[in-house]
Amino acid sequence: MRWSKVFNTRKLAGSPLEAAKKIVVFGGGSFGTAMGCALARQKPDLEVVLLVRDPYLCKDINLLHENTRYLKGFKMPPNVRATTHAPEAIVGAQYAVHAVPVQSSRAFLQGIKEYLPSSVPIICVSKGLEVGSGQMMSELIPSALERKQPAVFLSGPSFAKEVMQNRPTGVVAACKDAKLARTVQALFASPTMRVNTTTDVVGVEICGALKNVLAIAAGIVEGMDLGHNALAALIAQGCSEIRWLAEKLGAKPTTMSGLSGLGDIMLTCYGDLSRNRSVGMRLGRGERLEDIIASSSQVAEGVATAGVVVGLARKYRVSLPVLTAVAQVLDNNLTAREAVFHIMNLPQIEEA
Ligand SMILES: NC(=O)C1=CN([C@@H]2O[C@H](COP(=O)(O)OP(=O)(O)OC[C@H]3O[C@@H](n4cnc5c(N)ncnc54)[C@H](O)[C@@H]3O)[C@@H](O)[C@H]2O)C=CC1
Ligand SMILES: O=C(CO)COP(=O)(O)O
Repeated sequence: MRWSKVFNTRKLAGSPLEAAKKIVVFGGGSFGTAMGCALARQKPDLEVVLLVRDPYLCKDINLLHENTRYLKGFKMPPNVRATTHAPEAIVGAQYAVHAVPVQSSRAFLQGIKEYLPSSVPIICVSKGLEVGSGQMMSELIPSALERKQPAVFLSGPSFAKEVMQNRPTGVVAACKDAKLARTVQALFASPTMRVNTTTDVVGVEICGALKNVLAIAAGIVEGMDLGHNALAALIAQGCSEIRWLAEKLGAKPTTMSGLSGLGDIMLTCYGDLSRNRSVGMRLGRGERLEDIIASSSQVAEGVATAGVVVGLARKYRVSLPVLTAVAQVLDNNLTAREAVFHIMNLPQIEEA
């Protein structure tokens, strides 16, 4: 029995986890912490170092073994520690997990590039598009570091809290270099974490970025209490829009129906733990975006990505009514109610 119709016959020469001694995690937020702990649980003598900004949080992690700001109440394995000092965090690390929000990633990477050897693979878990450049993380990383750096993009339906609780989770590791993707697969794979591989970096990245925008739309429909029919129709339309744009960018159809596509769309659009969905729900109930952002301590990447999608729709001449309506609601150009009315009254279509 296997999960795929293809056999993965290529084996790695050694075990990357056995060979690894130290892994640095950029960003001690909820997902960086959860993925760092997932690695640390696998190998008690692996050193996992979270590079954080806040000295108080750093102290809590080291003294209490708990991320008191982002994952309160969860004990971290003893082999996870934190530091605010980049050179000390990075020195000797064989891999770097990048979990800094997309809009802060360029400045962050520019700040640490002198300490990060160009041979250390970055395993990027951040999902979104950079405002201004419109870049995906696979473009932003070499652009910020001003050099080539091996990088793998790990995405899929994976709420930080459930990873922290060691609940079964499936993700996909995307890299043009199939061997490096398999290395990351072997690093994270465990009895509670399945990791597929793919070389479709663009597909995985665009699905991961756009599902956040769609989750805001799903939240708006929930917040307005429009019903199950409306929610299902909206998500199906959103899936088509993501497919239309992803196809233009050269993504593979298998990616869209896989973990980073449909899998993450379902999780984020229906799951109560989604920050993007919860931003949408509050907008749908009539709250102002400024108030929602001011009262949340965690990033909802879809808010910034929505504006970038409008530019992409224009650039690739593809009509994305649901995804671009989210940007208009966020920009206060449309109320949620007007957006729904507008979308429902677009011309009737033949499915494509
Ligand atoms: N939380 C989740 O369930 C998942 C999150 N992701 C993605 O992971 C990325 C990070 O998300 P979370 O950890 O959830 O965010 P978070 O809001 O919980 O934490 C963000 C972390 O980044 C740090 N940070 C922000 N700006 C920084 C800067 N300029 N320099 C250094 N550190 C900075 C913050 O201090 C914080 O520690 C996002 O792109 C998100 O979409 C992906 C899968 C699941
Ligand atoms: O990407 C995620 C789960 O895969 C997390 O989604 P939110 O950022 O909306 O919480």
